[in-house]
Amino acid sequence: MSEVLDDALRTALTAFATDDGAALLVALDFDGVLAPLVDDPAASRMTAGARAAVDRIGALAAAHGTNVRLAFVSGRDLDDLALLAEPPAGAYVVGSHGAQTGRATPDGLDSVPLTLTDEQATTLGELTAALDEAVAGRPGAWVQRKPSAAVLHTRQAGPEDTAAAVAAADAAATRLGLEAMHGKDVVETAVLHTSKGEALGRLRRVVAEDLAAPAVRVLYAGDDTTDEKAFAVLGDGDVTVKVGPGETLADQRVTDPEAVAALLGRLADLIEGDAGS
Ligand SMILES: O=P(O)(O)OC[C@H]1O[C@H](O[C@H]2O[C@H](CO)[C@@H](O)[C@H](O)[C@H]2O)[C@H](O)[C@@H](O)[C@@H]1O
Repeated sequence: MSEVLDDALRTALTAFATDDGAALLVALDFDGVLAPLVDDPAASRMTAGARAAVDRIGALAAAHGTNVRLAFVSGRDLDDLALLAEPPAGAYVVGSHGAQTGRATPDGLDSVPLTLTDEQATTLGELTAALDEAVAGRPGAWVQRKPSAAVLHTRQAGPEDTAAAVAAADAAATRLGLEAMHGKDVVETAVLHTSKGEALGRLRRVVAEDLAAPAVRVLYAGDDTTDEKAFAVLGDGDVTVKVGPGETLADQRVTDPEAVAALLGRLADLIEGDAGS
């Protein structure tokens, strides 16, 4: 499978895996990266290749004395993400673009409760009502409810209904003083300020403390516009991977979840000391 990785990416992975005392944080988006995009978010599943590769990195992270950590960083609700991603014990799990955090244990997810202020809860109610109104009578458009956000989905809607619903979602966000994030056939608006970039910054600090490491290098793979905020905070020594087409701040690119699986497999080989191609 290694031919799906270009020379620049293979070189970047070799440098990333260099055993120099730094900790390695492998942080992965879910939808479009480990799991192909599908019409029904509840039906989303990792590819078999991605599952095997994630479990391999998870096993490396769980091994005694390892300097590796695994994280899932997604826009999904935390419980939804944990249900679908089935994170190996020890993996960090970040949902709602950073608003929700947890860590997988052998007994399930150990998570930090998310609470909204009364004002935020009221705003979320108004936002959700506006989106419900926006999709009424527009076949294929629907509203996903999350603990701190509401999401307009338009993957199955026609172009005119999509345009009208998106315009209404943008107008609602503006009226409520919120930021509408435009992703792949979604407009997501949260009542808490957060981003995957902030989440990765926090994770880097947590991993440094956890492993008492002098430095933490981060590999992050993402496919959507919200992942650009993660790419933006990464720098020297880190590896940024855009999955699929489109403009990006990432330094590397792969085509799809199968290529992500190949990437993770190659990384596991390098960490295990088997650098043969
Ligand atoms: O950060 P991610 O893990 O990429 O999550 C971003 C959004 O993912 C989900 O929507 C996307 O995947 C769906 C299932 O494949 C697809 O139907 C939708 O069009 C995609 O945008 C999820 O439903 C959203 O809540 C996440 O924010």
